Amino acid sequence: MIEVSELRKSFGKVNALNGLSFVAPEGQITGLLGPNGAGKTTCLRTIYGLLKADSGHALIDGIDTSKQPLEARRNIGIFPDKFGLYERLTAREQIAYFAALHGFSGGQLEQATQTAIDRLDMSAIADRKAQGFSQGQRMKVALAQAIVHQPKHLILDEPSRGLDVMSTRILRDLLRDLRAQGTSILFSSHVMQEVAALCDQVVVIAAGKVAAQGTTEQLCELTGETALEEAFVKIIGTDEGIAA
Ligand SMILES: Nc1ncnc2c1ncn2[C@@H]1O[C@H](COP(=O)(O)OP(=O)(O)OP(=O)(O)O)[C@@H](O)[C@H]1O
Repeated sequence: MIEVSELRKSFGKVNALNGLSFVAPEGQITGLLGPNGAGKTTCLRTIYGLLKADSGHALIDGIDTSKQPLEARRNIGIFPDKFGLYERLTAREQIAYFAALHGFSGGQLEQATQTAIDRLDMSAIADRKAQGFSQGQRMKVALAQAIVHQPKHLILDEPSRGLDVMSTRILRDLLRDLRAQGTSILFSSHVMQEVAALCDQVVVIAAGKVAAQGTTEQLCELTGETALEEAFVKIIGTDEGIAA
């Protein structure tokens, strides 16, 4: 379970997180939906320990990510908003490198790397160097790095950016499979369709705090609307920064 409680974080005069609290349970896909600048990336970065909150807690299975970052990170896979690839390494080598960082070696490392390559249908590019990779191919390498150690929790910041239709389907199937295995998945998005198609629970955030929370149906019911997009607009009071 991923839990954030009363998180606050300011950058100078900007209050990016304003007492944010929610839970992403096991075996569920939780979508963080919010307009540009709502605090989604700041929240995810705080959970995976890249940022320190001014106050409040981010817990992974009860472990405080600011107090025990290594223990907390052991069980999470991270697909960050910005990632870099080593241009001279092949996709396979980059994925294997992450497996090694998680303690894999020898045949186990090779097997884990191959499994991630197969799951993301990337055998055609697995042994090519990253130099010249398209945005979508880069995304797949980063996704494979996030899942290579088969984490119990997966945190993804806008995972479908730059992916074509087929790759988006592969991503969705992967997330559904992981959910079925009991993984807690938390991802941020401002793409309505993606959130509506995938999420068991939607946490709408605006100005660094939860504006509403529930299933797509519950949010529609709450606002008297029939589509998530309309419900969202009603909840946050504007359609700025949202993609249908
Ligand atoms: N390192 C930083 N320095 C200064 N301000 C920051 C920093 N990181 C985030 N902010 C500010 O905090 C607020 C929340 O930003 P954040 O990136 O978390 O939003 P977001 O919901 O992920 O937005 P987007 O959908 O545009 O990616 C914004 O006003 C942003 O400008």
